[in-house]
Amino acid sequence: MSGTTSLVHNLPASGDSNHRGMHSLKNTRRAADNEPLLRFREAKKVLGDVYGELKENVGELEAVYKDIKENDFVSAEQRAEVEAIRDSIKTIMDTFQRDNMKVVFFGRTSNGKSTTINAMLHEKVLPQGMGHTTCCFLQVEGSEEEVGHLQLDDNPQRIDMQMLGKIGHALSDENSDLPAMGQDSLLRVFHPKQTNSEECRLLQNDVVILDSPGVDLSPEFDSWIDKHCLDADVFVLVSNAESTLTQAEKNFFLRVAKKLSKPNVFILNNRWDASAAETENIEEVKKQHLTRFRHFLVDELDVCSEREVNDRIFFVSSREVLESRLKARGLVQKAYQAEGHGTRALEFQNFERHFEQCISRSAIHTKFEAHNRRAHEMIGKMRLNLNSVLTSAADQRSKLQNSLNESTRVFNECRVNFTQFEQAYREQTERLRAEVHLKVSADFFEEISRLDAIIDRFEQPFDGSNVGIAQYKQDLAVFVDKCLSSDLEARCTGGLMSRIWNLENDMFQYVTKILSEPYQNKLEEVWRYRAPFKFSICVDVPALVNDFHEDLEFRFTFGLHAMIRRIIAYRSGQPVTAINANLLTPLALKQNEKNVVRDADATAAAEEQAMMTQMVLTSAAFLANGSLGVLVVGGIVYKAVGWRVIAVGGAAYAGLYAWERMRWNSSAKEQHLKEQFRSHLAARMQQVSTAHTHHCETQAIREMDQVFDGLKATVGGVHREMKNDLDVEKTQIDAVDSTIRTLGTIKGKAVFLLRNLEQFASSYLRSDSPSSP
Ligand SMILES: Nc1nc2c(ncn2[C@@H]2O[C@H](COP(=O)(O)OP(=O)(O)OP(=O)(O)O)[C@@H](O)[C@H]2O)c(=O)[nH]1
Repeated sequence: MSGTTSLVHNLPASGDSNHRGMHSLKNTRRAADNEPLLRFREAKKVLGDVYGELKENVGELEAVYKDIKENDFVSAEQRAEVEAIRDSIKTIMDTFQRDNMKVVFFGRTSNGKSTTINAMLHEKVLPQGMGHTTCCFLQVEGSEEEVGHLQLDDNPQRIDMQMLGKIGHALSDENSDLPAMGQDSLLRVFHPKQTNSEECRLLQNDVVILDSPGVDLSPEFDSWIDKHCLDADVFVLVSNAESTLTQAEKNFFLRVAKKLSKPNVFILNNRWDASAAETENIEEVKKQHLTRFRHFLVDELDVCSEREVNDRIFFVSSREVLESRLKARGLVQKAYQAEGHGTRALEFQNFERHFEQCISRSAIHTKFEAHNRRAHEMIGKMRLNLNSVLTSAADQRSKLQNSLNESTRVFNECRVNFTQFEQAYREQTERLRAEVHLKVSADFFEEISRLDAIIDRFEQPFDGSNVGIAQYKQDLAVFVDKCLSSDLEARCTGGLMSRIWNLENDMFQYVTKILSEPYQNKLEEVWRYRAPFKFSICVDVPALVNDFHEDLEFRFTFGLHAMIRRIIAYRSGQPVTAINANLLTPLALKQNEKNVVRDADATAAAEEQAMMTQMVLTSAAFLANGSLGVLVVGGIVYKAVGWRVIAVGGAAYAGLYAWERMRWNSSAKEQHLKEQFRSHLAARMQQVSTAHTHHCETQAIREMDQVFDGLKATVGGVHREMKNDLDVEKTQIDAVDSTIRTLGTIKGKAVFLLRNLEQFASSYLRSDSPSSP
């Protein structure tokens, strides 16, 4: 016995994990098999741990469901079901703590019920004595505290243990002033468990003992049974061996048997010490009792079989056992013992052994079978719930994955398409550049050829003075510049605008196509407010004619000066009007001081002109001064062509001179000026035509680049958005994956719990489990 207490204490705390509980319980299994009461605690602990794990598991599931967004793949019903399971577990765990083994003692008054209980507790806990002593139901249960106390059933107020004699004792003089208690009322006696004392093991192992008033006193069995007996595991009928079963006692058990199916009933033939005085017929008396009790248990109550009944009827003397146990503890000096007390003591111990086996097995079955079944049901529900959520989560995941795949495909396609578009764009712009080059240069040269007509349109009175000519030239330059610029703008823009617009439109259409539906609007916004392209052309005629020097003096076409000018113009690639009138003085330097850049060119040009002039004049002087040479040349020519040809040539030369000189008036000067101006400008324009064309190409390319950059920026923004969307989708998939993993873990735990429940059932609930007799 001494090992029992230590084993009870060695049981793991109820908060330990189930596996540890199982493990440690395996260690105590052998001891527990011999200690039926310990087995109840062990079963309670194991099942309690399973419930604890189940509670944790359901809590985890609830937390997972809470983290999942509303209306996602967990329905409101599924959430509500998990909450309901959680509440059920809490309720069961609360009742679980109160689960115990309950034995109810019945019998006529003074048969020794209280004495038997005290004997089993090894202590005089309940009042006992001659006559009617127990006036209400007294329930003895273990208390963790060192000092015991009393409590009325419906009142949590603690009452001093000393009052037990007054409240529970029917004969007490002092309970007349206490609140009137009906016979079916309950007084709970919380007796210290005395965990260091092995005698108190009934209370230490959650056995609750209920003492009742004598059945002969009250006919209100139904209310007794309803109030106090429905959760009883074992009934002990304490009978008086000196008499036989009364009808009242029988009636009570018949009612119990009606209300509870197959109650466990023990019959104690108490006061068997009286048989010590009866030496004769004692065996017959015993036989008679046995026959009647057997008949009552097997036939009338039908609560046990013929085989079992021998372990249900005992002939004992509770008084002897109590007193011997009190003496053993040193609480009394002398114990009452009649002859044959040893046999009765053994019989009492035999009763206790069978009682303990019976109450433990019965309590485990009645209390824990239902809990086990309920846990099974709840795990089943939870698994169904979880499986359906897992299926929905898997569907959701596959939807998200498909969507991600599609989005990734669209994204990659968009990127590839845009790269291709960029290449195509580069090719197109090169083509456009060539087209612009062709068109603009053609237009420019055409415009040069139309310079005549433009200049002819300039109708301003011509003033032949120096100031008048300067003003005339300036106005003419401004006029021509205006006409040229607007003509060229109109020609170039008109010819290329539709081409550029079509190209831009194609670009827009293409990019619109490579973007998916929701992003197309963004492009629309960029495109909508785009102004149409227009070439901005500035010929800047005033600058081109800056070095224009009109030559309005009469100059014979075949005169030496004119010839030199033409030669210089030809040699230097300058318009003849850019050659200074005074060939030996580089005036251009002085006239154009503002324009520093042009000064450098002008200096070089003027110096070259001066050098060329010097060279030609030197040659002419050499010819003129060298009379010998002239004579030689004249002689050769005279010899070769004759004097008539020389005379005709001289006459023609003089005629031409006279004709030109006659036509030299103001109108001729204006025409001459315009012609010189045109010729100068045409030459200059040809020089700048490449720069001009290049400028227009740059404009067109810049326009295209602007459109392209706008599209690129928009598509870049769209790509960023798409990438963000992909990231969001990936995060969602990760979240669903994590939820699926967690749900999988919870499901695994649930399966593990089911296995524990099966193990529990096979260990404790099956008829062939070790505790079963
Ligand atoms: N000789 C003898 N006397 C006993 C035995 N058991 C109990 N008594 C005595 O019987 C008297 C009544 O015992 P209780 O234990 O109070 O009887 P009870 O059935 O509890 O009576 P109520 O409380 O009135 O219902 C006491 O004086 C006991 O000492 C026994 O086995 N032998």
